[in-house]
Amino acid sequence: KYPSGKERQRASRIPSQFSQEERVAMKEALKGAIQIPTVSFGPGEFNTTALAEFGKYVRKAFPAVFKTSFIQHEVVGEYSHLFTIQGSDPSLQPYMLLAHIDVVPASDQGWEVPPFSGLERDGFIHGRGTLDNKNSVMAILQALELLLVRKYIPRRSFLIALGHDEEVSGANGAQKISALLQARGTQIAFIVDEGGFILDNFIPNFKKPFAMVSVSEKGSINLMLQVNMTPGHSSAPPKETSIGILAAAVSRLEQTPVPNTSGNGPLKKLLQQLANEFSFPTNIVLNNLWLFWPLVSRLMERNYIMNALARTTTAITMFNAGVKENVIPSVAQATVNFRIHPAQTVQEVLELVKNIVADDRVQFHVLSAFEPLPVSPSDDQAMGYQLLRQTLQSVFPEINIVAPGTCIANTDSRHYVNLTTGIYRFNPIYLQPQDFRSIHGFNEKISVQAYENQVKFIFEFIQNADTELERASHQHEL
Ligand SMILES: CC/C=C\C/C=C\C/C=C\C/C=C\C/C=C\C/C=C\CCC(=O)O
Ligand SMILES: N[C@@H](Cc1ccccc1)C(=O)O
Ligand SMILES: [Zn+2]
Ligand SMILES: [Zn+2]
Repeated sequence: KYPSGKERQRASRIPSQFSQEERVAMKEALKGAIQIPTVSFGPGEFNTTALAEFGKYVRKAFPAVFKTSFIQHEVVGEYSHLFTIQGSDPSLQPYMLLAHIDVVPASDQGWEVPPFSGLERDGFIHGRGTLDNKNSVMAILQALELLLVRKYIPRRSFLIALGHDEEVSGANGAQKISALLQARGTQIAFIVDEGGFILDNFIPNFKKPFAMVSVSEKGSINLMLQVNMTPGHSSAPPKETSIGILAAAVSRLEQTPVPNTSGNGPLKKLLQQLANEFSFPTNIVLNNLWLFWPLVSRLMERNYIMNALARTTTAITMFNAGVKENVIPSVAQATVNFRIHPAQTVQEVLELVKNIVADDRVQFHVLSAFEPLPVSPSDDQAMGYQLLRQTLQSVFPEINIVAPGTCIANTDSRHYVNLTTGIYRFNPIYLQPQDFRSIHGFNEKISVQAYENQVKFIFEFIQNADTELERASHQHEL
């Protein structure tokens, strides 16, 4: 008898077991990637030598990916990479995996090991990009390479898009790839990008790690504040100077946070989902947020990460004024970066900010802005979300909470909103608060085990995406 879809699938399933040589090769490949300093310094300022070298490096590290006939490789915007893996069943809508090649700068100062050394120490690979985001770049290609070596033929087509300028907005990488795909009329079932983790020890009194799949992402405003006054001799200063006025304005902004809007965002849902995991009395409190929300949100604000999830944040990031010790400067400028909570809009935040500053002498210039990203579905029918859940179950059986959340930073995925309604930001990596601080900070590192698990996760994920039909029809039978 001809095997049913399910039996056929089981027979062709490739176990995610890697040989000793493969395991060594995969960690060495990551180390080599870390050693290439693909730094984005500022808008339009990249280490192009390193980016070019990185392109050569992946060709060497993943030969099967580059020579397989059903994989098309394209370089976009000079240094970004788009792979199209043609599945055997063209009736299935493709999905897309994202990661970025570039990293933020790092100097040796403050690091235990040089940030571009890729040194392995005590079971950890150290360096800039080990969590953000060369781990994902390499793990995606590595998982695909290992599947190809095992003669795996995907059924569902998928794309891999690796941007080279995510850290400076993605205008040359992700944005161009997205434009290319839109011009081709490509429809994407869902996208998986960075921006969520298995969170471990982030919530006080909550020891159980849980997977936070970010279904939205905060918006952003870069606002330049400027004060112009008449310049003059410092020997006879006026009562107020451009610097003084501007300093007072940014100080008011810092002292007066934009109101907490978390009552209307995914955070409340997340806490409700976690409620029964807490012991008394927190469980009672979280099960009755209609009553306790004011208390809970006040408590959350004390923690700077929770605060970032709860509201639009205000960060003063640049302050420039003055040219000489004895000259009263005419111009003072400051830049403030707001990260907008999904329940607010750019316009609302700008109104609030003008009211907080409340000084007509301060001019506002919006340098750049975008709205918070739409919330992707996380219900039973949401294929991308359910595939992540399913894969988590098999690779991390100890994790029994998967919850939708918000990414407090921004990712390349926001350039693809026209291609799909399902954008999921999640990397299958345990993250503790100190690891979170290492992202863009000092001593970024990943354990060899965690990296292997990430490869394993993607290896399983690709196969799960191919058996999604069986899973879905099986569900309907129940
Ligand atoms: C009730 C909620 C409980 C806990 C949530 C706590 C903390 C969440 C913290 C961090 C996770 C959120 C977003 C990840 C942020 C940054 C890293 C990911 C992408 C960064 C993008 C980039 O800079 O390249
Ligand atoms: N991903 C980085 C850089 C970035 C900022 C703003 C928009 C796009 C990208 C961040 O969130 O800080
Ligand atoms: Zn990143
Ligand atoms: Zn980053």
